[in-house]
Amino acid sequence: MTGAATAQPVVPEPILTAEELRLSFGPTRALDGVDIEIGAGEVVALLGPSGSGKSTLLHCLAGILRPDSGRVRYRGAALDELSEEALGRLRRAEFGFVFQFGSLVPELTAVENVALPLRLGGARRRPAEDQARQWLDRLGVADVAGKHPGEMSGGQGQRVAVARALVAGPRVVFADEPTGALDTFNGELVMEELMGAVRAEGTSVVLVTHEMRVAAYADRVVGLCDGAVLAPAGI
Ligand SMILES: Nc1ncnc2c1ncn2[C@@H]1O[C@H](COP(=O)(O)OP(=O)(O)OP(=O)(O)O)[C@@H](O)[C@H]1O
Repeated sequence: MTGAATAQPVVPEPILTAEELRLSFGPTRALDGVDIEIGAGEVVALLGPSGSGKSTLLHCLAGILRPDSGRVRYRGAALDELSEEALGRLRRAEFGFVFQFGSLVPELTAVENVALPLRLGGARRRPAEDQARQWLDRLGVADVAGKHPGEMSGGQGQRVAVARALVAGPRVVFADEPTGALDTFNGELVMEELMGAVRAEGTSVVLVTHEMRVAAYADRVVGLCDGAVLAPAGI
């Protein structure tokens, strides 16, 4: 024992790691040997031009796409060793998703949409909807609880989608161009609400964007080009 103070680790413990990911669609090499680590509670932006492989990488990290080679590990478990059923369970219980166009179910009201992940996890309707209302309130869209997606603005719909992504307490949120369909004002509102909620919950985020001002919300920006990670820019 030296009694010396131990330095705090700068990089949070990884929750999600990918090694040497490769994936082609026919002749198109979408991922060309990607290594990446996402820390627990860390917000990482994948930034790059159209076609650079951002969405493909997000889908591989979330276990939606299987890479041709390489491996994704979530809390140490290799996703390629899980059955489709186990992977589906993991996605429902541990991951949340926000996509560019909200992907809310048009036939359901906002509160029913937000309650859906809890209902799929086996929760009863009343407590699930009570919890959903709390999240709608937190995201500043309690007033649209009884409305269907077609009756909401784009910004309201995205905030409902953020509430749905967070309601079941995921450890990782995957957000693919979450503000891509919004104007600057509404885009910033959605990002502020998303970041406020994930910071409070200690949730990790993988955020796909091609906009610098959206990437600026992240703790770390990973640049992608032609399916490969760019070396970090110097100071
Ligand atoms: N399902 C698919 N079938 C065929 N090619 C695909 C498919 N998905 C992606 N690609 C191709 O793989 C490459 C990477 O696509 P990806 O969508 O990951 O890029 P991206 O950086 O997310 O682009 P964008 O910002 O336009 O969404 C592109 O050349 C794209 O055309």
